[in-house]
Amino acid sequence: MSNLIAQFETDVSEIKQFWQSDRQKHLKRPYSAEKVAAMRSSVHIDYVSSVQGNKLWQLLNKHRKEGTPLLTFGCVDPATASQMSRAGIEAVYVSGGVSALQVADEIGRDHADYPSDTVPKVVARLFKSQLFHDRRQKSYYLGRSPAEQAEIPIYDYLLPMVADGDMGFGSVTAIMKQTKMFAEAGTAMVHYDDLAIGLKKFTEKVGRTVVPLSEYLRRLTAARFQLDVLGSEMLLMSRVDCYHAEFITSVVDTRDHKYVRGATVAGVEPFIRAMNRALERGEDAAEARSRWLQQAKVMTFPEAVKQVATAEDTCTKRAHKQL
Ligand SMILES: C[C@](O)(C(=O)O)[C@H](CC(=O)O)C(=O)O
Ligand SMILES: [Mg+2]
Repeated sequence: MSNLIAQFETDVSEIKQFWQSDRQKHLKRPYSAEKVAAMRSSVHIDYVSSVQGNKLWQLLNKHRKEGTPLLTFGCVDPATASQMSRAGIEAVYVSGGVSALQVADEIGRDHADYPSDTVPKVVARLFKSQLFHDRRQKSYYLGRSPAEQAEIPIYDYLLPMVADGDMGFGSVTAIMKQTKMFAEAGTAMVHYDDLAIGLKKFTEKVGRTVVPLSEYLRRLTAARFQLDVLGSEMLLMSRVDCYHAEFITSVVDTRDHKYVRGATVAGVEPFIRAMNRALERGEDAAEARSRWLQQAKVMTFPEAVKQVATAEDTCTKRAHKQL
């Protein structure tokens, strides 16, 4: 048996064992351990994101048991990160929105239009600074007398970082690359959302546009597959933005249908035409859109059926179901 096959078999059994662990066993993966093992590199690499991921996992579980939230805020610079440790904050959030405003080469609002390695690079820099403060604290402490040591407060400078992966900046391969960058950088958890690429808006803005569920699941699966290939225990958060979303790029996935609203007034002017006409006339877009929403009486398909179905229709439907 060649070395490659022996290594492949060891990897497969290690992956299967890992998938049985408490943290993993509830996850349903649409790929096999063999597929993952075949993609693993021949040298074993320990990613520090596993240490940080496990630390955050313990922390989140402690909060879950105690019924408390883990509160933090966005930070993109080393000085703030070290002060957060000293202030007793337990984790750091590395925001895409703040990275866009503070560290991207072309400064802008939260449109997720900066290069995909922007946030991973911020995390990598913060992690190096965390390590620096950690080493510095230790050497300072060890160089003091026992009496002095008793007076020195000890901080946890290695706070786990939760990073913003936005929508993954592309399709499957782009997400795999970004996930790898995050894992290498020392990220504890990354979140990917279901927003359409190029249509990210800052939360307060209208017009939030999401992708079909199947596309979102492909994003998450790509990220999970990469973590499995790397053997990294970085956490993956599904942060959906469908709450208050107004548009979806396609209704190809039937699982989305019950949430999709459409015009129910026959002959109403199509939305896009009404908006274009309003913009040509120089009208306020927000007003035009709410006027159209009122005229079109938008509702989901089940809501529309409920409005017109009689008791008899419902009985007939039930009777059909029973046949
Ligand atoms: C939290 C967030 O991911 C961020 O980048 O800070 C943003 C914030 C915002 O747009 O208000 C987001 O929610 O996408
Ligand atoms: Mg963001």
